Amino acid sequence: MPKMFAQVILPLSLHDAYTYEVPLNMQPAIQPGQRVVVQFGPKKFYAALVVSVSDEKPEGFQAKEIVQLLDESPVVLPQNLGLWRWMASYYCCSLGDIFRAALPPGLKLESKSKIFLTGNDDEQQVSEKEQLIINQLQDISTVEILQKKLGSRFSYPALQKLLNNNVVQVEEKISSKYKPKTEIFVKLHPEVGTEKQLHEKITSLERAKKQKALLLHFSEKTNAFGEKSQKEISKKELFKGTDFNSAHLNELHKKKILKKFEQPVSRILESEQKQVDINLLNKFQEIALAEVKSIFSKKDVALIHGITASGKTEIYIHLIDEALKSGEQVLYLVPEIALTTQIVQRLKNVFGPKVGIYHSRLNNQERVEIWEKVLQFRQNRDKGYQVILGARSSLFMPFSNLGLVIVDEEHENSFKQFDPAPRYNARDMAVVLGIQNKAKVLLGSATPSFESYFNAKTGKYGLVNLDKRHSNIELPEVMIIDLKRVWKRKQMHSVLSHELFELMNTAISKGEQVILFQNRRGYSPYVQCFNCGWIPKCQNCDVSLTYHKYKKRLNCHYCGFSQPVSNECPECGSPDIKTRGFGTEKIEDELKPLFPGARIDRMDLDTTRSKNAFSRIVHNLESRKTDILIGTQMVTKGLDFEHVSVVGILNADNLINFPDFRAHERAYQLISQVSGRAGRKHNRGKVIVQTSQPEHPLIEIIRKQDYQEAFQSQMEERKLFKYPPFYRLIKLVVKHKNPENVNRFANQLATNLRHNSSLIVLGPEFPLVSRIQLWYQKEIWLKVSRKFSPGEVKNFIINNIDTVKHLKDNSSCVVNIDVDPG
Ligand SMILES: Nc1ncnc2c1ncn2[C@@H]1O[C@H](COP(=O)(O)OP(=O)(O)OP(=O)(O)O)[C@@H](O)[C@H]1O
Ligand SMILES: [Zn+2]
Repeated sequence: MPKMFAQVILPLSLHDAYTYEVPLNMQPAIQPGQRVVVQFGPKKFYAALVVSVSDEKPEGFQAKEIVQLLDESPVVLPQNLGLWRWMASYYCCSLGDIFRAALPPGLKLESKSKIFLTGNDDEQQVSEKEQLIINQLQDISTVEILQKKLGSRFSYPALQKLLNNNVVQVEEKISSKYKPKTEIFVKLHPEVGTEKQLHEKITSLERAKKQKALLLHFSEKTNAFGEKSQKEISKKELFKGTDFNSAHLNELHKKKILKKFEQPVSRILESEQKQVDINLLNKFQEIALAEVKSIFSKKDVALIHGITASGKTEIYIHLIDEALKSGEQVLYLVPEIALTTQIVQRLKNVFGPKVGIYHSRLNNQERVEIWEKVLQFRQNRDKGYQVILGARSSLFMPFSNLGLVIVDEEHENSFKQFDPAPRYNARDMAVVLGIQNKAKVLLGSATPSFESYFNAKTGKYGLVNLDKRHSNIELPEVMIIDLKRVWKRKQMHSVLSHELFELMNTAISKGEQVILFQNRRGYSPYVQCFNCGWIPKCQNCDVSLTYHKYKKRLNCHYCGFSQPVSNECPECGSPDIKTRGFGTEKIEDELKPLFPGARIDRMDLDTTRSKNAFSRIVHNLESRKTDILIGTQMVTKGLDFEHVSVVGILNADNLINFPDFRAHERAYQLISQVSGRAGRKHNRGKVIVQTSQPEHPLIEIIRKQDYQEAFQSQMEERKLFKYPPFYRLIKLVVKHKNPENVNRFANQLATNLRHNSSLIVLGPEFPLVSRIQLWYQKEIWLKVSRKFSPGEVKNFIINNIDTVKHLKDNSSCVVNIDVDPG
């Protein structure tokens, strides 16, 4: 047989593809899209992805052999790779960067991956090779160590099988801290598989009365061998209203009659879903839907500009329904996990088990499972997922027949990944994905991003307007409160102007709810010595530390550094150290005495770290267990609550004054969005915007809620100053631990880039925060004409960076490239 070679992508940032030789025994089975284990460097092993196979021998080097084939069939489809290539070119990164972002951690084994037993091994049939691995894994280990211990008896496919069956788990860096919320469940032990065996066990318990009673109670509750028997029951439910306790259950567990096990609670919600009919559209929604469809007959992309609570989601649901009926798959992207909890409910109500949900808070096992169910759709339309609702990484799901892509709240900044590479915007990539797959793309927002709106205005996308709320209620009334005036008259109640305070009181007394928005989490933005002015700063970054009262610590929001609060100033020794400014945590504290009896909740990064925290907070507001919700921008994103009547924006100043060309766009979007949470179903809502600059032109636009004016005024400025959408922005960040190196490198790079007269080069300059995690950084901004293709731009930039890297002492500088920075 002739030799065969495979081009593979490794999860590394270096180059795009590497060539390995395919051993004879793998030749019949190997296909693009499968993963293989390859050796890279003297000792390291990785799961790599095959992109192509050929008999062309690589020139100039001896290709190593592939070690093992991991998958029986492809886990990534050829049509999925088009997006990878496009992204690598547009965002100036390597295919390896995309590989790392695209696959769930459970499909990304490498030598250094930490693995451990989950404890779910007692019921599974395992092969001899799998058993060998289990025997070695009594402690956390790495793939590398396992391989060393087992030598040639080690098998990657066996390890993968154990991962798939959740006997073994890979530790993830990001989510390992957030242990998913689980509950204890009880089922019959697998050895009690028949009714007869159950009877025998019951008889065997003659002397243990309480255990016997518990077993009988269990059998009755779950209808153990009857019709519609329920296999498992939560311990909580089992014990409800009884006097059984854990000791009884533990005994039965030990005797292998009942089996206790833990599982995430969210999974169970799934089986409780009832399916309901799709809502009929109102006449405005009907017209909008017809317009979308008419656009889709001519164009690939449509933008719905529909005010808050106009019912955009209902229109999406109708489109999804049609796509499903014609056998197509649908991707529904949302910017925030908080949103998935509400929308998944609405989708599951109508589409039931066809809907899968995918985001980074799911554990490894769940993510791989969902990945496989999307793949499965290709073979078995009834079993696989046809709709995926998820955050940005669901772009990479292995769709085989994508027909529709929806990007909800398309203006949202969180569609952009900042770090690490690929620094992509999922909204823009959704458009590329759609076009590549001949699927239609629908973007929707009450406050479209100015880029998308520009594309719609200039005819690149179709535009649909929807300007009536479903309930026919007017948009909330927006009142501007001049903080300077209120301060002068001493009419503040903590952070609330008198007007806001009164509105809140009235609302709460009527059983209505209030949302307060503050864009700072923590207790106080900083603490300060009132004697000498000293402010504690992070030792790794040049930012002040944020005070978190609950933990009594000062935290860095950039690197996570944390230290206790000192009682006296290290500079002057004064004990007069006080907090300055307001974060969400402090506001919560200060509101408690102002609204005695009111139930106050908070939604920010700190209160939503655990997996189910979002749904709990959202659910409590939905079921009116919360009167006041305080939150950061998380509360602004498309949440739908029936009884919120008042929204307060505690301080609009820092939104408006943020030094960024997008500040006005963002401030407008944020304030309209959070205002849009009020008065959605019953009566017109009220919004209070507190600011010390009431005369600012943007404030007037916000008061009138005039999107067109906000858009127009910004377009003029952006055209004049060559900003997007007229020019493409690229940010280069040069980093090094030594500021001199950063300066030298950045100056050299900027000088070289300036040789190209068709580029506008700004900087280098230190950004607002010029040191993060001990690394100094300097930025160079490029304004690039749309005439240049992304490929040309990538080559030009990368060549220039390479040239400067080769100069003396420069090789250890790192340069991040951020195309269309957020
Ligand atoms: N045709 C309809 N039939 C029944 N209920 C509807 C209909 N249209 C909208 N609603 C209800 O009105 C509320 C607002 O709709 P939805 O959440 O879809 O608005 P939206 O346009 O997505 O708003 P936002 O931009 O603020 O997220 C929801 O509770 C929804 O169930
Ligand atoms: Zn820091």
